[in-house]
Amino acid sequence: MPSLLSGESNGALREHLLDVEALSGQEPKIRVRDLTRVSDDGSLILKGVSMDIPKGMIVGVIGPSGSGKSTFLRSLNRLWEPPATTVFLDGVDIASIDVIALRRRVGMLFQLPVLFEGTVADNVRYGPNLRGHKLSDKDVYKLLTLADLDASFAKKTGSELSVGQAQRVALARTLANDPEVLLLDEPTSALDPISTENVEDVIVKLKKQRGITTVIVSHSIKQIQRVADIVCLVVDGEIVEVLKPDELSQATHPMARRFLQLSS
Ligand SMILES: Nc1ncnc2c1ncn2[C@@H]1O[C@H](COP(=O)(O)OP(=O)(O)OP(=O)(O)O)[C@@H](O)[C@H]1O
Repeated sequence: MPSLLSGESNGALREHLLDVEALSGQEPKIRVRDLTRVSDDGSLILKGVSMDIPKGMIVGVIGPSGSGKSTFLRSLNRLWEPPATTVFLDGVDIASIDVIALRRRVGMLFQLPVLFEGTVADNVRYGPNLRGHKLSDKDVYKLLTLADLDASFAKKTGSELSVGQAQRVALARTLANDPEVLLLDEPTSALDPISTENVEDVIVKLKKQRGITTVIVSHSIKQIQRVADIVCLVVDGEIVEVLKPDELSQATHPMARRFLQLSS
């Protein structure tokens, strides 16, 4: 049976491996194999990362600054183009999937939401419009509700929103594409605690109600413990441990342990 984490460089960590089929009873939604990224100056940003992301689960990614978390995340929807045969969605090499279609299936949110001109409703309709599908007002309200915003937001413009509200509009806009996977790159780091809680609630609700597979990069260990089913610890371009959120104190990698101790 496949394990969540594999690769020669992680051989010593196999005792920590969780099992995808035991966790989800299914093949992984995303499979990453030996993913390496070399920067322009020749340094290694990702060092042969291998990871299985189980379907319908929330995978937290934490680790020191500059360890490669965002690069890993961006490789999953080709914002950074991974080499062929390193990232697979439902078993299909993402290099062979049309990039627009891929990003519809694998939606992404960033630290700071960027809304397009026009109203909130215009933003939510954006993706479907590109495909010639006009969302009804009711559809828009449903998506806003899913993102924990009420219908009164539909007519507002970006300048009338707080960052937290704008982030939830960005989420509704992403959800309008009916994604199978959500990639969240520090989605609440610019938000206050209440907005953060709202977004976390939505992330968990999306998993429960829609079975969306989610990968979330965060600097907050507490956040990862609140939302994630499994946690990847990234150190210096490698996934050095994969643990359950309540097992983080059992991390054995020295840098990972130090990071966790200093961060908690
Ligand atoms: N386009 C690029 N060209 C060159 N180096 C890059 C590029 N993107 C990222 N890097 C480098 O790769 C390393 C990993 O960056 P990345 O943003 O993936 O780390 P991170 O763990 O997400 O960091 P942080 O927590 O600070 O956001 C860093 O040393 C960064 O400077």
